[in-house]
Order: sequence, then C-alpha cells, then structure tokens
Amino acid sequence: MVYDRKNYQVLSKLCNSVDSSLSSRPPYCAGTCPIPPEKLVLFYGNDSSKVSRIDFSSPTPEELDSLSNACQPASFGVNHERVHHESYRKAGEMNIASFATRFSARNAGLILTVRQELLDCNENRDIKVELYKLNVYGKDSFFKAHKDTPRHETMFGSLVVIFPTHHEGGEFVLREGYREWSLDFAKMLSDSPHRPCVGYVAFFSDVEHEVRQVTSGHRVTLTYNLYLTPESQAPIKTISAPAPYEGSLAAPLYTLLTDPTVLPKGGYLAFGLRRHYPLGEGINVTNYKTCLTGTDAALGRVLTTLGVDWNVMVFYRNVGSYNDYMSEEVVNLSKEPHDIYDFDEAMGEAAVLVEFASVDGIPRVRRHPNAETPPRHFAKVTVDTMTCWSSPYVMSGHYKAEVGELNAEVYIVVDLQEPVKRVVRKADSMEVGA
Ligand SMILES: O=C(O)CCC(=O)C(=O)O
Ligand SMILES: [Fe+2]
Repeated sequence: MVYDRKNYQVLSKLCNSVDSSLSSRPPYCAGTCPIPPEKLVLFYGNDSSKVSRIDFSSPTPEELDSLSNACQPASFGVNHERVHHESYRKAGEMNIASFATRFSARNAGLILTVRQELLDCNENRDIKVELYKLNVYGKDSFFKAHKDTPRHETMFGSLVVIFPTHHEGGEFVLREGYREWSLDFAKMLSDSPHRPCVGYVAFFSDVEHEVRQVTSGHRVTLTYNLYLTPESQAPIKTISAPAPYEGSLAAPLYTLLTDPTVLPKGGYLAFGLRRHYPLGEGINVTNYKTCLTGTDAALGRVLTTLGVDWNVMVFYRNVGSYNDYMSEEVVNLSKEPHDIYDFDEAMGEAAVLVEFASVDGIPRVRRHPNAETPPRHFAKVTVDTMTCWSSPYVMSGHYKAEVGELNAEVYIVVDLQEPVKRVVRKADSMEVGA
C-alpha cells in the first residue's frame, strides 16, 4: 500500500465532517415549560410546629425573604465531603426533608424531554429522577464553575428547574472543551409565551457549569439527579423520526464506510465516545452498547441504520513498548505476575492484537511485517474519547522487567470487511448525493 497524500487529505476532511456533525450537539437541553398554577405552591418548615406556604406564581418579596431565611448556607462536594465556602458558592439550600412541592418534573413532561433531547433515546428507555434539593439565590449569590458529583454509577446528569420568581442576573453557564453556552433564565421566563411556566436545564454530569451572580430579586431552583434504570439499558433501535443532525451525520459516514481506500484490507474503524461512562478494571465495555447516551447513542443508531456491525471496545496502544490491542474488557495486569515475553496471554482472551493505522490503512509504525496472519488494522475517525482509564503494570522476565502504564481508551468500533465484501445501506434521513 503506497501512501497517497491527496487521498489522505480527502479522507481527513471526511473524518472532520463526521467529527463536526457529532460536535454540533450541545451537551444539555433547556427551555421553559407551561405549568398549571397550583403546581407552583410549595410548603416548607424545619420543624412540624410551623409550616409555611409560598406560591411561586405571585410571591411577595417578604415571602421570598422568609423562604431564603429558612435555608442553610449551601455546601458543595470536595473529595467526598460537603464543605461551605462563600468565595466559591453563596446561596441558600434546603434539603428534601424540609419542603414539599406540588411540582413534579415527570408530570410536567420534563423527563420525556430529557429522554428525547439529552439522551437521544428510544421510547423504551426510562429514566429515574430523584429530587435532590432546593436552592435560593438572593442578591449577590452565585455558584462558581464546577461539575456535579455523581451519586451512583448509573447517574448520568442533573436537571435544574427554575421557578418564575423575579430576578436579574444568575445566568446558567455550561462549558465543554472550548465551547460555552450562557442561559439567561430571568429573560427566558419573562419572555415566555406560557404563563405560568418554569425554566429547566438538564445536562450530563461531566459538563462544567456555573451560576453567575444574581444582581437583584430571588432565583429559586429545584435540583434533580438523573439515573439510567436497568430498563433504560435497552438495545439502541432506529427511531421513526431521527433528529435532523442524524441525517447530516449519516451522509459523511456512508461516504466513509463505502470508500474503498478506507482500510483497504478491512479492519476496525473507531469513533471516540463523547460522554464519560464509569470505567474500572474487569468491566466489559460491550455492555455500554445498550446504555450509550446523547451523541454516542445517535452515532450507534446511525450505524445500525447503515446496517454495519459495531460494538463498544477498549483500545490499548503500545502495550509492552510495541503491541496494540483491542479488547472487550478493561484489562487488569496487576492481579498476578506475567511474563514480559507473553503479552498476548497477559492481555487475556477478550483481547486481540491489532495494528494501529491511519484511516487509509497505512500502519503508523510497521511492526508485524513477518507475522503469519498480520493483525487487522485499527484506525480512529474521531480521535478523542472521554472514557479512558489508566493503570500501572509490572511484567517480569528472566533477564529484565518492564514497568508501564496501560491506557484503556474506549471507542465505538465498526468492524469493516475488505471493500468488495462491504455492505452498507443508505439511510432514509440521509442527503447523499442530493
Ligand atoms: O441552582 C442552580 O441553578 C444550579 C445548582 C447547581 O449547579 C448544583 O447544585 O450543583
Ligand atoms: Fe451543579
């Protein structure tokens, strides 16, 4: 195979358009939603001798001050501990034992919205939602940039509901990589055609967010933890109405998968996961195939629509200084001593030797020229994966020992046959050649 620079550039452009169509989805969904007025009533109190009531559709400043005074100073998590620090977070907090709200995120339709707009899920996937706390941000309150601490391995995100109380400032800012989104709920609520209404924002746990300083009034929020349930971990199916961006994803993917210069000898084509999934030694990552979320779920769905064989796999580069492996499992080499000359055995049965190559099938380093059956190529279409894990290993041998780090990178991997044997279907949503 001869290196063809021009063709490589064409393929890189195609990979970039897959990448940018995956990146076009923000990692949150937000808006306002109409709500019956009686659902805006909240009861609160720290002991049973005095219970107060507030109606968020028309609260007086005094009622909001009383609610604020009944709160504790808000804490935040640092190294599994709750701490208070006004330079980092200034707000009031009430835990769920001290209030009762008539508002229900599920009845308001927000869980359906999260499922469709954030998770990009099928109708058969449900979400567990758990009310976590109430917060009151008075004048000068804020919460600096942070990520929420997942409370369980199935927790994938948070939902914040903003009541329609008068306030200015307090914009909700989300950040991922070099991108930033600022949501001004004070404005969204006052401009909303729905009266009454609440604001909402749901986002993945690995997304950094902050609440800018409130300059007047009271900003009152409910925060919910969002979990995947076992029932929600159902196989990804194609859905009847794919989102518009799935069409723009299907087109460059189809062109890439049917291009005979892509992995001309066949091999594995990898796409980095956009979300962070819990990882640990011994975990079989093929199980993630049924619980992908957001753009990862959308990519899986488009690949299924195109009729190609795909799974979730771990990629290991430069194991033992030179071998590359693909595995179903996160390997643990620290359990028992291994012989430095037998990495294949140490990596276990779930691992196969692969040769890291570029998309046009040129090996990055030629390592197995004399092998009887040369390893299949493994090439990355999108480079970054948010789900990775690294663990140290020690391999011993008669003459030397080797100490290294196993870097597990998790990818969505398409098993591509050689070009003459490839079968790729066109998707209905696709604008190929149009
Ligand atoms: O109250 C809000 O708007 C967000 C609060 C938040 O980010 C948190 O409690 O972790
Ligand atoms: Fe947060």
